[in-house]
Amino acid sequence: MIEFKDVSLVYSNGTQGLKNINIQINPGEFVVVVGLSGAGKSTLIRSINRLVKPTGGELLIDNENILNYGSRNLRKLRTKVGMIFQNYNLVKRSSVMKNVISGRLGHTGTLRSMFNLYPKEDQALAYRSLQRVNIADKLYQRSDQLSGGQQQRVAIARVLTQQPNIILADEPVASLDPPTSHQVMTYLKKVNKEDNITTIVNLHFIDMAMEYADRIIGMRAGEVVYDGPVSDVNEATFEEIYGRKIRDEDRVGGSDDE
Ligand SMILES: Nc1ncnc2c1ncn2[C@@H]1O[C@H](COP(=O)(O)OP(=O)(O)OP(=O)(O)O)[C@@H](O)[C@H]1O
Repeated sequence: MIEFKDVSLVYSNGTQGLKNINIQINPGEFVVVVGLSGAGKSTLIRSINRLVKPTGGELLIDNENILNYGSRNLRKLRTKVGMIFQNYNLVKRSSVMKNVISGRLGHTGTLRSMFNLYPKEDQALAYRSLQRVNIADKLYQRSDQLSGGQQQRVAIARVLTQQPNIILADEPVASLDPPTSHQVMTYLKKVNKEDNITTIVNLHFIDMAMEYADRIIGMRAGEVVYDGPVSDVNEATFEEIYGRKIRDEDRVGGSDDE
């Protein structure tokens, strides 16, 4: 379980990224965080793996306050929390397999991984992860030779290989076209349900949020201004969260056939 207890974050330039956040995220939930640019979505999810450090309150993961963590505990935390980024964050010149097996880095240690001395079972796990996102045929390809959607699937496979309890996805489809966006979200949802991995995704498209979330958290100016099951959410909810009328650009568009 993830618990934010009165969490605030003030950046060094004085910007308040988070203001008195009080939320609880249960194991296995698929939460979508929505809000306009600058609302604090990235800051919220990056707190959970301490890519940014809140300046007030307590952030508990499985009853431990991660704000007290030193470097050894942080390393352990980051093996449990996988991250997906908008720009995929793959090592471009490396093969798909090398990228995916690097998900074991936190478990294997840097020295062994430098010499590609991953145990056989890690290699098998990496291959299975690629199969799960339907891209095992690209195993030996250089990752920068893949399309954006394929690269994001490789990033999902890398996270799966890490065997995390939590996946954080920071605008995972912001660089993708509508059909590919739906495909990537479908894989994220699938692994969330199959492996019961708590998944927290930042999105700014309202149709995607409605289609894939179990629960929606709305943010504005560093505060949580909405929190509820997706079944309670409609366009008016988003207008409340955004503080303005919904526009065409707030939607990614329908899931076309591929
Ligand atoms: N490193 C930083 N230093 C100072 N201010 C920051 C930093 N990172 C973010 N901010 C500010 O904190 C606020 C929240 O930013 P954040 O990136 O969390 O929002 P967001 O909702 O994820 O927006 P976007 O969708 O544009 O990424 C914004 O006002 C932003 O300018």
